[in-house]
Amino acid sequence: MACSAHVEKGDTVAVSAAIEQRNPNGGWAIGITRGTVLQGLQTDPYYFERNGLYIGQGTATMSRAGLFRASKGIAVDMNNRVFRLPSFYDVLEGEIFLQNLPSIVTAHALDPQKGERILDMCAAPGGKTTAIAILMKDEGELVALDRSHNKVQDIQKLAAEMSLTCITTYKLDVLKAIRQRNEADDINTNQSSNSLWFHEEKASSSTAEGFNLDKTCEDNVSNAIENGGTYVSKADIRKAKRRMRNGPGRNQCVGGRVENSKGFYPDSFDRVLLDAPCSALGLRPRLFVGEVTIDSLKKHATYQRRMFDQAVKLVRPGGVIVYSTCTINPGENEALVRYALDTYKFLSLASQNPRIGGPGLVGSFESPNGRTEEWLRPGEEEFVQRFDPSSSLDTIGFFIAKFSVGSKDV
Ligand SMILES: C[S@@+](CC[C@H](N)C(=O)[O-])C[C@H]1O[C@@H](n2cnc3c(N)ncnc32)[C@H](O)[C@@H]1O
Repeated sequence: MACSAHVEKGDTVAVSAAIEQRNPNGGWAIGITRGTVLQGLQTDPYYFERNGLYIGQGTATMSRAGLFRASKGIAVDMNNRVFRLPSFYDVLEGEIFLQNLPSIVTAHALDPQKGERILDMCAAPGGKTTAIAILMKDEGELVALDRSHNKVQDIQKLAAEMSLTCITTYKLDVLKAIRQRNEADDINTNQSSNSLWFHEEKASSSTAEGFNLDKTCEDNVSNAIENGGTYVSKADIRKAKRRMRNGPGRNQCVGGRVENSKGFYPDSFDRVLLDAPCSALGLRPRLFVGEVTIDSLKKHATYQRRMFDQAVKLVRPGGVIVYSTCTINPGENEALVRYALDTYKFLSLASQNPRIGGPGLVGSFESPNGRTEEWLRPGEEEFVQRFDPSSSLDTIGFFIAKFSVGSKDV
């Protein structure tokens, strides 16, 4: 962020977006300093592109000094925008949530169905979680995880704002997401998927204060089954438990309490979304960019593979995994798909609907240290969606792959 000297509250100011651009040494730099967009020389091929960074005029609502002191707030009330997009700030709160096109495509590619049990492994702030919940018609269970306590609260707030009740949030490091079955569990679960669910919930709500809702609910359900074998769906049980925990009409999210989870049993989700933390090289505009090195990119790729391994364990045979990133780095995208298909023979690429992005990259890449990174093989590229930020679609850079899960006995 930068601001010209002597700007005072009430001044009319010109606003420009700072976008990474090439510096004279051929590297990339943030093209703004002290309120001035760096235009460079007119002979520079990027000169006119930089002209377009002006986004409009507004009235400063704070002085320059105040602007750099404030940790949040509105600095400029825009009154003359180059882009005539209406502001959605505070408009129809809970009804509209703006998202990037590829994020919405990701939720659709997962193809969530009513009544299913779905896992969103890296869910905060909850953009895709809420899109998935809406596609499920808020029926079923959507487990949303993040390792950050505060970020889990962000998911809760968003879900509450949108009155979505099928979302259950937990703080969990997904690298530790597999819950080991112990003997007591085996006696109780009786191989039924309903029972399976009870025991995970029991684990995750063990921090809840007050009465033992798990016991009460479990009793109710087993009574219902014993007394005439009435079928009680998993969704009904979950709703009942949530109601007991929070009182009628209150979403778990409203209370803002973040529960830890002890993890989940293998094969216990119908669908899993892994919207992985990544190098975010597709994000534009990007004001502050940390250092990106070959090493840091490799670290992302390794981390993503470890997370993907967990996703494979948690999804049931016959289920679906969707993997997505907001980076254009093939090492985190096509190379992960190669790893997945080569490591888990029971996975296959599935077609996605809608299909808006372009094909993936086929081939391989030889790094300077002689290591070969394998990407897609011919025929696989049309199954994935690669969003190129420089294409006419004008989206952020993004990647989506969808896997069908076959029998794990193979
Ligand atoms: C790309 S963001 C997710 C965006 C989110 N899916 C959405 O659409 O709003 C990645 C998230 O992964 C979380 N994360 C990173 N490592 C994690 C881990 N080991 N376990 C759980 N969450 C993790 C980060 O805190 C971050 O919120």
